[in-house]
Amino acid sequence: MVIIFIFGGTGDLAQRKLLPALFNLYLDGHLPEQFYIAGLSRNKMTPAAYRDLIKKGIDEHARRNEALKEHWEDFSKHVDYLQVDATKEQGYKAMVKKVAALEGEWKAPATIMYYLSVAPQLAPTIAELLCKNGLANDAQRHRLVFEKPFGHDLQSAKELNVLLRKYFAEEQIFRIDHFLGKETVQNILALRFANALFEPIWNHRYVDHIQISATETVGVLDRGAYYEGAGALRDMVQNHMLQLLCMVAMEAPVSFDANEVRNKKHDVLKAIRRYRREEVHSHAVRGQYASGWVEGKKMQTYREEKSVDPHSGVETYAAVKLFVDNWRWNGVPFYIRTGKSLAEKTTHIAIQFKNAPSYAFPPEATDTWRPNRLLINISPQLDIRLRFQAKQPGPHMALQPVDMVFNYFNNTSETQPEAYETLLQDVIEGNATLFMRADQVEAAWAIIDPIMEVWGNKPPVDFPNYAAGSWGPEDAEALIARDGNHWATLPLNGG
Ligand SMILES: NC(=O)C1=CN([C@@H]2O[C@H](COP(=O)(O)OP(=O)(O)OC[C@H]3O[C@@H](n4cnc5c(N)ncnc54)[C@H](OP(=O)(O)O)[C@@H]3O)[C@@H](O)[C@H]2O)C=CC1
Ligand SMILES: O=C1O[C@H](COP(=O)(O)O)[C@@H](O)[C@H](O)[C@H]1O
Repeated sequence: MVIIFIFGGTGDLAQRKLLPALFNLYLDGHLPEQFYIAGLSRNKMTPAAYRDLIKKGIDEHARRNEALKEHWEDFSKHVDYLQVDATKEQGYKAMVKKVAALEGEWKAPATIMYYLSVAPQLAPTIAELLCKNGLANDAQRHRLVFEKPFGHDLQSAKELNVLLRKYFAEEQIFRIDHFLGKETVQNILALRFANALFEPIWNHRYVDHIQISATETVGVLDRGAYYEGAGALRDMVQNHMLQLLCMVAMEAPVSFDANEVRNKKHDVLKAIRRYRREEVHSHAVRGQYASGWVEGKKMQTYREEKSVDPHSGVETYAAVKLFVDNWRWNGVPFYIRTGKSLAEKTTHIAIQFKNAPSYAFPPEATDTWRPNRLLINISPQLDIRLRFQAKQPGPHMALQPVDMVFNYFNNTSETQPEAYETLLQDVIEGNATLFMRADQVEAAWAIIDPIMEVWGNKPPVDFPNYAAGSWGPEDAEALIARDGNHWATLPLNGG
């Protein structure tokens, strides 16, 4: 039995992601027989009007909306709307009544999820009012789901953690990082820890460097107001990209217990080198997009986007070179980059191995630069490619790089569950493995804070510094080229 209250149930996230994910969980039989979903917001609206609103979102965004006609009617009977101003006590009284009525009908206590799909400033008030109204006191059943951003720096994240923990125990708080719900991201654990093959070479002795890229073709779209207070470092690096780094760099957990996995990731975050102010410039690059062409479409400059300051100094691109100062990764650079309005949408991790030590082949046999690479494509491509040298067919000993490919789509006929499906199901089941613990969030901010501080103190003079449709600012190429490396820019073609 589960009750799901979505604060901000009429908002963008609820319509595009949460309700479509819940609908797909329902189609897959992953919701319990007795479930109740209520969208909450200040708007006056009938439950029927709310169902119409979310049906539109499901039609447009659900992974398998073709089943809609057949199943919508039953699913929608479980969906309700409550007019609740999250800052006023009155609405919480209505929630208490609703819970009592449902539990009376079901004749048992239910698991209750409070999904905070509202502006983060409302979170402390909601937590307090839930607690005050007896809606937060059962650590086994009452769960609070927190969306990003979790704070805007280390200090604010610490304060938020202290505040939330006045009302909810840590095991009741599920801090979402939607990247961790992606199938291809979870598969990193399977790849690394269910195979003996990679472990012996997964370290500084064999790995030359690691690249983690999350490049997007879209600009900030209509999220300019949010983005002006965030920028690429806060929006992507502090959370998603550092979490990807943890998945690649962590030691083997002894079990998949939530805290065991999170302890291992926390160890990685603690080992990442914190830069001194004077080191930031040589390890981090920022950029902001100018106008240009992306996929045949003219893009405007960031400063012309809706709700963006025409003189904005906010970065829409960030590249950072990090080191994990521990035994395994000693001296191995981790290059991270992310940006908007770039040439291609791709999220991938490239593990670049060192060259074979003695090269018996004549130099003319190959001109391939560092052939051994494991490319983990996270999205939109869902595959893993192991690149190695092979002999070109023919009379001479000439080499060519070839890829051995595992492709999710070739191996399953089913579409992959959306990240939010996995994560919502985990919250219902009380499994926090894929959620960020308080100490992880704080450790991640501690890495990012010095960079933000230096960037905040010295506004960029050269913005905008990359054209929409390019691969980002020239300095980002220089960052990696200084070490004799280059970004893996053509993952789709295996380049
Ligand atoms: N949209 C996205 O893709 C993503 C969003 N997020 C995070 O999710 C959260 C929600 O984002 P998003 O859906 O885009 O925001 P929207 O602005 O689209 O929606 C906000 C929702 O909150 C409701 N709301 C505002 N004030 C109150 C209040 N006092 N009481 C009750 N409800 C209220 C609004 O309804 P009303 O005004 O009628 O009350 C609306 O339903 C934010 O924290 C955002 O950072 C995170 C990742 C991605
Ligand atoms: O959290 C965010 O992620 C998206 C990118 O996510 P993806 O799953 O589409 O790769 C990004 O566009 C957005 O700015 C950021 O807030």
